Amino acid sequence: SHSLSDISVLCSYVHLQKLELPHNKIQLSCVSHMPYLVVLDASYNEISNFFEFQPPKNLKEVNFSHNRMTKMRDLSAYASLTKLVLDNSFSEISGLEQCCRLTHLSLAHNKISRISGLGGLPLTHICLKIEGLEHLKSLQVLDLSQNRITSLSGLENLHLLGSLNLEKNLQVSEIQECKHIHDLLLLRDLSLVENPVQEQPDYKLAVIFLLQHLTVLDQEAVTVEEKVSSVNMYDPPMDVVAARDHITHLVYQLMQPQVLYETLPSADSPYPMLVLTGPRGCGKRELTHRLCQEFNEYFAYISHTTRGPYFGEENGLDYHFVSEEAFQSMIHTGKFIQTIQYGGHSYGLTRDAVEDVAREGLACCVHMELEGVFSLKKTYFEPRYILLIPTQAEKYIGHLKARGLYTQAQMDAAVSRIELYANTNRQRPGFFDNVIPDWEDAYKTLRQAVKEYLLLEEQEEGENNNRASPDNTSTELASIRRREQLVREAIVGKSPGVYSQLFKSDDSRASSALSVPSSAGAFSDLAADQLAAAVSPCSDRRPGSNVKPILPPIPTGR
Ligand SMILES: Nc1ncnc2c1ncn2[C@@H]1O[C@H](COP(=O)(O)OP(=O)(O)OP(=O)(O)O)[C@@H](O)[C@H]1O
Repeated sequence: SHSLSDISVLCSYVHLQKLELPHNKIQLSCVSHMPYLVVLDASYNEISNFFEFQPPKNLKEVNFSHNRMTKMRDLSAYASLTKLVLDNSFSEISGLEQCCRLTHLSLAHNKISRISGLGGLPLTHICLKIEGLEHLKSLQVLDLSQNRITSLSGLENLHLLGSLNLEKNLQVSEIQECKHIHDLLLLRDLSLVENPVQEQPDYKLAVIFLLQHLTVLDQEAVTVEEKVSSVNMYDPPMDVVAARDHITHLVYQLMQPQVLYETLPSADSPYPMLVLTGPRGCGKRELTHRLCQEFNEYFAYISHTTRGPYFGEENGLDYHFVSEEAFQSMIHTGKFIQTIQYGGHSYGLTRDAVEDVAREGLACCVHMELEGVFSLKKTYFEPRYILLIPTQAEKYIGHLKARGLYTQAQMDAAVSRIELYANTNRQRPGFFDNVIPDWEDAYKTLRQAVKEYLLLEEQEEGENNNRASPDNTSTELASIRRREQLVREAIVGKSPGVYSQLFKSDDSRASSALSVPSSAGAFSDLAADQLAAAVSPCSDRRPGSNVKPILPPIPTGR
């Protein structure tokens, strides 16, 4: 950096192997006298003639960046080159065909419109414009900074690419461009600094989400928190969706004047519910209604929706059909326990609707999508969850078509969610209390499971019930009878405290989700003394009697 212009004195240094003269104003004719030169750095000079010296036999690395070169020439005589930095004003790249050892080529800051003759080179690092790169399959580092790149198309097949520099292109403006490099699984380092795309809302999280293997973005390490936030923003897991739904309704509810519900129990005295879940159109709606009709002394159903009624559906019977505005206003006034958006409509279960059913001395029976189940599991309700899952895709699709209610997209969406349900069942033992595959005979199986829940089998079969086996001693039989009687009283006796025992979760439930219906014994597992306490006149289990606040008390001084 001494603004040298005459270096002819070096002509006598014939054994020089390394010449570094950046930031001067030199010409390079003296290099012709250096046959052993290996490294030449002549960057930031004002050289306009390109490789106009006798080729040193072993010249490997040449840096000509930031000179005044505009035109390439044939470099066959420089076949030993391995690294060549040509960040200049070239518009066309050619003449490198014979540089068969060239692995690093930098062509940033150029105005290149055409590249030819690179196909046969062993390049692993390159910096240039995108066109013509498709065949450079061994590229690992690509520096395309300060060009005029508008699209990343053309990079799709560079599967070994680990680093991509697109700084200061001023043209890349769409996050969607990242889809062209989405499949480059080795890409770890991407720089889009000073591109308009950085102005897009949530740019960083969006890019991190699209390119989840990135470790460095715009020269900054991608943190674990950013990775988690990006997934939570663009593809939140069910747990996160449910937690958000739950928080929303809890906060809105807490903002309202608090209502002491007459019958709904509290956090330590959960209210019984039966929830049928499964992908859309698996028949859970019809099954729910059939159950509520047959077991009308036990169950009632009610949910809200913003979708219009199907043919034959009645307001207040099939759903409470409400407008989107009314639904939103109900959310904001803390009415809901849980809600979901599904197929462009909103669905939700309100506290008042459950309270209405509870006041009748009945248990709620609802059907819902998996998101609803996750959300409900965050509340203090403790339903029995029954999963209805189609096992044969063709049959299921045929069934959806036969309904005539759904568009192709809706059917595809429903089919694609079968796996979601199956996975949840596989990966979370005990998440569902029963699993009923397919809908043929589903009602029979469901009815059987519900009867077992309600102990109706015993009522019908009298002495022959399977729990009171001939082997039981008279004391055991008396105990079983007493417990069963207590449960029956609890169900029909409008005694909400007892609801806490009915359907109460216990460890035995965990195993049943793994197999097709097997909930026999759910009631028999209840401890007699628990039940006795629940219905005993002197045990004060009425709602509100020992209600604990949902949130812990705020310590003094805060
Ligand atoms: N409160 C709720 N929370 C979560 N999901 C719900 C709720 N109410 C209804 N759903 C579910 O929303 C989906 C769409 O309901 P809709 O009544 O439009 O369904 P459908 O097309 O008749 O299908 P299905 O026969 O499975 O109910 C169904 O899977 C239904 O179970």
